Amino acid sequence: MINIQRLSFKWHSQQTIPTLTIPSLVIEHGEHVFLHGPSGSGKSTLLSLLAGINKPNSGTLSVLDINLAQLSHRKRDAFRSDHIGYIFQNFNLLPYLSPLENVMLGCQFSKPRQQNALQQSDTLALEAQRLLGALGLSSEHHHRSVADLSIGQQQRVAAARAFIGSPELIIADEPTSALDAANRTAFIELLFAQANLVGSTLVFVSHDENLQALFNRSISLVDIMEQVI
Ligand SMILES: Nc1ncnc2c1ncn2[C@@H]1O[C@H](COP(=O)(O)OP(=O)(O)OP(=O)(O)O)[C@@H](O)[C@H]1O
Repeated sequence: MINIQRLSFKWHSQQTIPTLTIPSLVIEHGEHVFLHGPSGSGKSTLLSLLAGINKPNSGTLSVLDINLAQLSHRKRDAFRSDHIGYIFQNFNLLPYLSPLENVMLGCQFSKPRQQNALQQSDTLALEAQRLLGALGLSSEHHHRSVADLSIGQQQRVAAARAFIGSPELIIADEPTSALDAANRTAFIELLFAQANLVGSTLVFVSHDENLQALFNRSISLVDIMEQVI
């Protein structure tokens, strides 16, 4: 699913030490990976490369056998829309849209994801409703303003938006940091159930090492990085 070889990334060309230097990292289809590391170690930077938002300066970074390092900006955007669901730390929901409309946005720019969604339900709205229900947001909240939802409820909307149209890779950047321990575990179990239903690979970043026992693989960013002196 993900294959990184000899990757190096700098935010600025003047940087002497790259932010990321990863000799090798392979993640298989369907794995649930817990990615951890100290603040500032580069976790969000790595996610931005996996999602094709940024591009490595050297090395290869393949997702689904496509080397994102060789694609143009526009092709990386299209690749992300078709194959990747991203749950942001602050959720990035559009406050003037309802939860249902926010979820449908997840497949608005991707024909393949719309087609996948329409294989599950008769319309995109019904599929958005189904996912919100599966992720624990009851129907009385589906048409309210997103701004009136609790953090935990917004998180469920963000997750449903990532899952609509069954993307092969789900990336989650600290999506549980605002929740208490019991709600964190319950939410992660819902994520796993949804990912398993369609065989999505899950890469989940968190500071909270108590969560790592829930995952089938744990990766320490510090351990996989090459030390550059
Ligand atoms: N947009 C950016 N422009 C320039 N430098 C950046 C940018 N984003 C991150 N960095 C730098 O890259 C390094 C890694 O940051 P990153 O946010 O990836 O770490 P992190 O492990 O996700 O941290 P945290 O756990 O605190 O979120 C930091 O030194 C940071 O200052």
